[in-house]
Amino acid sequence: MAAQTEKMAVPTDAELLKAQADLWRHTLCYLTPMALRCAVELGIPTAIHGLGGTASPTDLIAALSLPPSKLSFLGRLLYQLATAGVFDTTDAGTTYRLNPISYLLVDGVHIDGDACQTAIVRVASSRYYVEAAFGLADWFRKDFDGPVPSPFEDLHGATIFDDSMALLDPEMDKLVHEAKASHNHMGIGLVLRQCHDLFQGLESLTDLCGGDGTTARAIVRAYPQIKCTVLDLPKVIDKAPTEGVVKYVAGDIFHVVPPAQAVLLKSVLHLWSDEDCIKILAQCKKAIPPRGAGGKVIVIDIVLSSASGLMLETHHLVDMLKLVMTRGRQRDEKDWSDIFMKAGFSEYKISKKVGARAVIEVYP
Ligand SMILES: C[S@@+](CC[C@H](N)C(=O)[O-])C[C@H]1O[C@@H](n2cnc3c(N)ncnc32)[C@H](O)[C@@H]1O
Repeated sequence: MAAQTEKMAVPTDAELLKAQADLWRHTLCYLTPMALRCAVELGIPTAIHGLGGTASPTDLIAALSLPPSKLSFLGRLLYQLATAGVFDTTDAGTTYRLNPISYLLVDGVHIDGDACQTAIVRVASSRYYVEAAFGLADWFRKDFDGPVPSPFEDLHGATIFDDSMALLDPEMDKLVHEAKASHNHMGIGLVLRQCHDLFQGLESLTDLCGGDGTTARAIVRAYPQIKCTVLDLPKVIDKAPTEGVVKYVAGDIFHVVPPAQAVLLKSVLHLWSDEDCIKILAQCKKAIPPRGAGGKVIVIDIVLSSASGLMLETHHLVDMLKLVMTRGRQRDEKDWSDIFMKAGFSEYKISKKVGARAVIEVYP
């Protein structure tokens, strides 16, 4: 039976006024990342840190050698960022203080190593990313023969992390890898502190798409008995440190998964389509022993719908980023369950939520 269509009643004046203000906010909120990018490019968080953690716009004009004529403009930029939660402010904009968000934007900030996240801000607000999102409507209208490229791939003819990215713009490719490394770095220390049982008793582990080995080295520092192998693309492994603690293997996840008791897929599967994830997971299953011998795959990724409020908004913004940039996606629990079962696994458990991400243990 056809659903009954209910005509929406004309909004009340109060609703219209609120809707208009909400629409302004939704339309203009792209200016927040632009203001954030400006703050990073000017080095504002680092300057506030250098000034003892609190600074006035006048202090910053002097510290950053900006023209004094920009004082009131800088005050407005800082106030907007404080309103968005990036800085704390006192006395209605007289001074600005670093908070946990802006602390992560201080050059050289050290939390278990270099924790600075400015590369992520620069990449996500870069012209390449913004232009790809700008053409979304054109992309939706376009029909493609065969696999659908992401809006980024369609517009720029390059795939993120692929060699084509370096051909498009070597500086941008370098920045993407820096952003990935800072993302990688921030994740594992927290996982190690929050999930005590996850790596307990493991003898060997393969970190698939493990980049330059930051995660693997942190795991071995915490659990020296684990023999860790990192697999990534040759161009990434070629630049990995040769410290002798971790074994590095260059290869393609679709063809090789170095055998180990457990395989880690941290922030990897969201880059790939369901079909590709099933292929990758099936390769992982071949590389691990049965569950009785401790075999498992550890997936660290977002589980959609597992959050509310601002975290839910974050989850869906990250999903939009995946839509614009990659052929991958974020998944809800049912999506995860489907790909695990199709790849031949028998059971999984969501062991812990660590910030925006969840730790999922998947058993053969
Ligand atoms: C989003 S990063 C994830 C890195 C890391 N696991 C982390 O937690 O941040 C994706 C990684 O996958 C690697 N990669 C992409 N395609 C690959 C492939 N076909 N085979 C192996 N590694 C690949 C990239 O070089 C990059 O290091």
